[in-house]
Amino acid sequence: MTETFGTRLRAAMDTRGPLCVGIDPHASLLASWGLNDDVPGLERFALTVVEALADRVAVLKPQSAFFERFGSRGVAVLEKTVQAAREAGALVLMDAKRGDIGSTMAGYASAFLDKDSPLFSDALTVTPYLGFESLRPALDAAHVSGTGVFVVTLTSNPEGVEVQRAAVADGRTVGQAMLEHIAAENRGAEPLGSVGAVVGATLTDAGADLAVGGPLLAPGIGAQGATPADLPAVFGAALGNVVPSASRSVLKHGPDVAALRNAAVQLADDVRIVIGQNG
Ligand SMILES: O=C(O)c1cc(=O)[nH]c(=O)n1[C@@H]1O[C@H](COP(=O)(O)O)[C@@H](O)[C@H]1O
Repeated sequence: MTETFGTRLRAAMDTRGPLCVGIDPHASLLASWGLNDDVPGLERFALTVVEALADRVAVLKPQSAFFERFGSRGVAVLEKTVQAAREAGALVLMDAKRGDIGSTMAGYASAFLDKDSPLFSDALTVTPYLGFESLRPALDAAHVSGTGVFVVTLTSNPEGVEVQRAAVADGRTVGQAMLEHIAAENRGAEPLGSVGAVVGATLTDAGADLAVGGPLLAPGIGAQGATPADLPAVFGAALGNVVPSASRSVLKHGPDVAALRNAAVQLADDVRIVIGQNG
């Protein structure tokens, strides 16, 4: 039987520490690395991050937008990046934040979660705001291929509250309702479910029940102002399932491979200490 994403992620978190580093090739970062804002610059950037980090961090999260902006040649670099990162031992979380009506969602699911796709990744970020059930084709595809789905739930940006903290008919917040759907998907999965929630590390108080039985991706560390020390207050008893995520604050240390490694190792150590003290 195919090992589940949750099982693979739990093992990676336990052996490597639970850090995710985003591969976000912003034009400003390419410039600060001394690279041109073009396809060769993109490729050099992404493959350098893979070389530096794929054998030591649990998760690498390429941000699809920064590859798509170069068109088909950028997407070809994304394919190469995903494959190189997986071969080097990282779990790849494709950050494409897909969400559509079910029949189209099936297309996204086959693009990212079907073993035969050139963009096959270990997991995909999805948005549930066309209704949680619209995600069913992705949830089903993940189940078949042993991959994961991270449902964007309580985001790190301040504007997110407008939608995510609004109340549904029975008085729960939209975010809480999504978390309960996620928990239902993960019921009975050990040691960790394969359906994650994205919950920003920048929220001072999640204001919701985070016991979803799956991983909690926590972006917002570094450039958006959160630190590992903020995690216990946001995640409480769910801290052991948190995968903190940082992009710019690590990437700015490139292009030097050793400096990138040091930055990621330092952050992973800080996370491990906080989780060890509070987990
Ligand atoms: O799904 C995400 O990864 C995500 C969700 C969220 O709530 N906030 C958030 O910042 N992200 C992503 O996490 C990365 C944050 O990058 P830095 O702010 O540079 O660390 C970006 O790729 C965002 O798209």
